[in-house]
Formats: sequence, C-alpha cells, structure tokens
Amino acid sequence: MEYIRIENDFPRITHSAVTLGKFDGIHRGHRKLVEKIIGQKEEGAQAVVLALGNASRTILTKEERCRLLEKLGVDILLECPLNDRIRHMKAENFIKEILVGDLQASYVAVGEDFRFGFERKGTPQMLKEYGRKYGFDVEILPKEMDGRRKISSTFIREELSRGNMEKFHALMGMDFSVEGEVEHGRGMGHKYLLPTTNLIPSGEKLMPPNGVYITVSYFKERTYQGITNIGYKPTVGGEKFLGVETYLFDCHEDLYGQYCRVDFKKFLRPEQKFTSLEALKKQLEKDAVKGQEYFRKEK
Ligand SMILES: Cc1cc2nc3c(=O)[nH]c(=O)nc-3n(C[C@H](O)[C@H](O)[C@H](O)COP(=O)(O)O)c2cc1C
Ligand SMILES: Nc1ncnc2c1ncn2[C@@H]1O[C@H](COP(=O)(O)OP(=O)(O)OP(=O)(O)O)[C@@H](O)[C@H]1O
Repeated sequence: MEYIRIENDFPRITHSAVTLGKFDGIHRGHRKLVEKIIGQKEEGAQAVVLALGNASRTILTKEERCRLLEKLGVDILLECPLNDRIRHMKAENFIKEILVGDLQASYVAVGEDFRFGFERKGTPQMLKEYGRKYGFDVEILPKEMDGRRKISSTFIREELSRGNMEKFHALMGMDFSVEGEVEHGRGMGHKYLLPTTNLIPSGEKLMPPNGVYITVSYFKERTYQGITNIGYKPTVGGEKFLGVETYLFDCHEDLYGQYCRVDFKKFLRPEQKFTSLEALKKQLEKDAVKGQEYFRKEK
C-alpha cells in the first residue's frame, strides 16, 4: 500500500474508488466502506482511503492504521490534515477539483452522515448529484449499529476512556493494543515484586484509564497471557512517562529489546498508591489469580 501525506496538492491518480472521512481507528462501519472500494478493484480502480483529520491523539497510531488498511487490501492511503485550504474549500469545489480532477474517481463510498467542505455543507446526496453529472457512482451506506447505537469513533473513544475493553473489541473487531520494544524498568519488580516487561506507548495513541488489565502479549516467537499495569507506579515514587508494564504468566525468558504487542482483554482495577511494597505485592498476587481464572474460563 502506498501512504501519502498531503502537504499541498493531491497526487494525480488515474481511476480510483474512494472512501472519505476521518477514519480515526478503523471500526466495523469503516470496514464496510473499505470492502466496498476494494470490490471496485475488479473494475480496474485503485482502492483509495482519503482520511481527513487533525486529532492529536487517535484510536490507532498512524502506523497501526497503515498496517491494518494494507492488510484489508487498500492500495493508497491519503492522509490529509484539515488545513485552511481544505476547511475553506466549498463542497462543490472539493468534488470537482479533488475527487474528479486529482483522483479521477469512478466510485465513491461514504456513510449516510458524512459531511464535508466549507461549513460542512457537502452531503452524500450532493455527492450523488455530482456523480451523475461527472460520471462517478456513489454508494451511501447506513451506519453499522451496535444494538441501538450507531458505531462511531466518538462511541469507541467513550468506551476506551471507561476501560471497557470488551466493548472496544466489539466495536473495532479487534483488541485495544500497545506495541513497542521491551525496555528496562528500574529492576525493582524483579527483585521485590514480580518480573515484568516494560513498554512506553506511542504519545499519539489514546489510552484507557490507568490501572490493571488482563492481557495477552505477542512476541515474535511466543505468546504469553498476563496482567498489565498502565500508569506511573506511584507506590515506588512515580515515573515521568506513562508505562505499560506486564507480568507474564509462566515466563522465564529474557525479553529485553524484543518487539511486543500487548492486547488488552479486561479491566481489573485502577492503579493505586499503596503504603508499602508488601501491600502492592499482595494485591499483585490477587490480580494474577483473577487473570489466570479469566483464561481458564475462556478455554
Ligand atoms: C500487574 C501490575 C499491577 C501494578 N499495579 C500497581 C499499582 O496499583 N500501583 C503502583 O504504584 N504500581 C503498580 N505496579 C507497578 C509496580 O510498582 C512495578 O512493577 C514495580 O515498581 C517495578 O518497577 P520497575 O520494573 O520499574 O522496577 C503494577 C505492576 C504490575 C505488573
Ligand atoms: N457505523 C458506520 N457504518 C457505516 N459507515 C460509517 C460508520 N461510521 C462512520 N461511517 C462512515 O465512515 C466514514 C468515516 O467516518 P468518520 O471517521 O469520519 O466518522 P465516525 O466513525 O462516525 O466518527 P466520529 O464519531 O468522529 O464522527 C464516513 O463516510 C462515515 O459516514
């Protein structure tokens, strides 16, 4: 997949099938749209996701989003910041200059509530009208639902901020995860508590509340179940950077420097400041029992 960040002009693409929106995190609704543009590849079109947005923290990091869209079969991801030019561009001009002119779209898929252009005046119906005039097809998809609520990035952000990992999975079709290289902690866990792996999450990623979660960690060669603390370790004086620290069940390997992805399954409790290391240790043992029970029941 080609990844293009738009700074000024759009690239010229001959024959594209486009879907448009913020695409902050690729949820189940977004996947429907992506399937639609991929269906157009048979007609010779390049499947293009045009992601318009400025959010400083996102549900998926840029890299995660790229990887996922590539896996789904997208040909080109155009990442376009919502700069003055785009925000002030009239909807009609956006269609004429970008969709028809630059991207030469033969097909456009959007959700029913998609809005674009100056003062958000552009609608899916307007796309349809212009499609008839300029010769591109437009498909307007109803919103994918979760029970009675429409799936949206806003909904997912809310659930993430509550630590509802089960709902996150249901809406996204994948677990919330953090990835990176295993770093050295201060070595206290190993000596006085439990051995752990430390990751520093990307600053661009939206995180759930600080606290302890049941997780699965994927390394190149091995997968481990475990429990993870997201936080600053207040009991031992605190850290400057938010950390993701995992106690892996039944692991006796040295994993420093290895790449790892931690998938979050369930929230257990908030991070706390304990009065002693012994009190923290007792709590960790209880957390571990809960984690192990969770995986036993899952089998
Ligand atoms: C599952 C788990 C839960 C934890 N919960 C807390 C907590 O509630 N409060 C806290 O201050 N630290 C908590 N910690 C962090 C410990 O304080 C940390 O493991 C210990 O200080 C060792 O850190 P180090 O590896 O940087 O030496 C938790 C760690 C793990 C793995
Ligand atoms: N649940 C859904 N089902 C089908 N299409 C959707 C769904 N949610 C969004 N879309 C469409 O996907 C495209 C990208 O959506 P976008 O990321 O802009 O909005 P969103 O997911 O509703 O998030 P937000 O809550 O931030 O508005 C748009 O065309 C939008 O209409």
